Amino acid sequence: MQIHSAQFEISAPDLDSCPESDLPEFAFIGRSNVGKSSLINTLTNKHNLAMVSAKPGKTRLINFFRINQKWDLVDLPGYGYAKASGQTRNKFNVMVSDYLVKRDNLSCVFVLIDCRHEAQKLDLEFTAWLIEYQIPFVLVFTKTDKVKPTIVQKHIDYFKKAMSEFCDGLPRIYTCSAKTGTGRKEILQFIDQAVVNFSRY
Ligand SMILES: Nc1nc2c(ncn2[C@@H]2O[C@H](COP(=O)(O)OP(=O)(O)OP(=O)(O)O)[C@@H](O)[C@H]2O)c(=O)[nH]1
Ligand SMILES: [Mg+2]
Repeated sequence: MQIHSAQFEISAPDLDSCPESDLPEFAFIGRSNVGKSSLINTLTNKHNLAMVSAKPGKTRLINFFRINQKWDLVDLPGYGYAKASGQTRNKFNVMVSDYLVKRDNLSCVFVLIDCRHEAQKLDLEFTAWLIEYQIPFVLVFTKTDKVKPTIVQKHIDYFKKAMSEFCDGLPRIYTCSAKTGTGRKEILQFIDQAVVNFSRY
């Protein structure tokens, strides 16, 4: 799929402030610093579209980006940001879970996982929560440029094994690197198909 246009639309502090829309939406979630904003920039080929930072906790709001005038990418704050106070963390959790559970035009959630680590409890718990709420999602293992392919595969296998204990069947799995562009084509292909399916209903 070609990206003809990608524009920042709006930042929302909660679900009620999200723009009304019946276009399909694709939201990016995962631990702080996993590379959500970077992946949005890679997919759109616009390197300053979403704000990226080496310090975790950069994205604080629900950020909407309109793509090709036809669908939206949504950049969410990360979970598991250790430095956030309990109150701030709770506010984020409510904001994000409200959005994920109640947003009618949410087509699919991309759950980003850092490929350098073995399956982590927080990521597994989050996927279990998505399954419980029947929210469609795929997994994306990020930062593949940082480790050898055999390590990436080992960590994907661990994650799949851990998920199979609470999940029948497994989600689609992608790998990506915002540095080399690996995975961009495959993820855009998936979105393209999801946009077609979305408009059929
Ligand atoms: N080498 C490498 N670095 C990456 C990749 N993706 C992201 N980074 C770096 O990781 C850091 C965090 O990236 P962000 O895209 O801001 O991460 P985020 O998940 O949006 O973080 P929060 O908004 O804080 O939750 C930045 O320093 C990026 O340059 C990747 O694929 N490869
Ligand atoms: Mg971010």
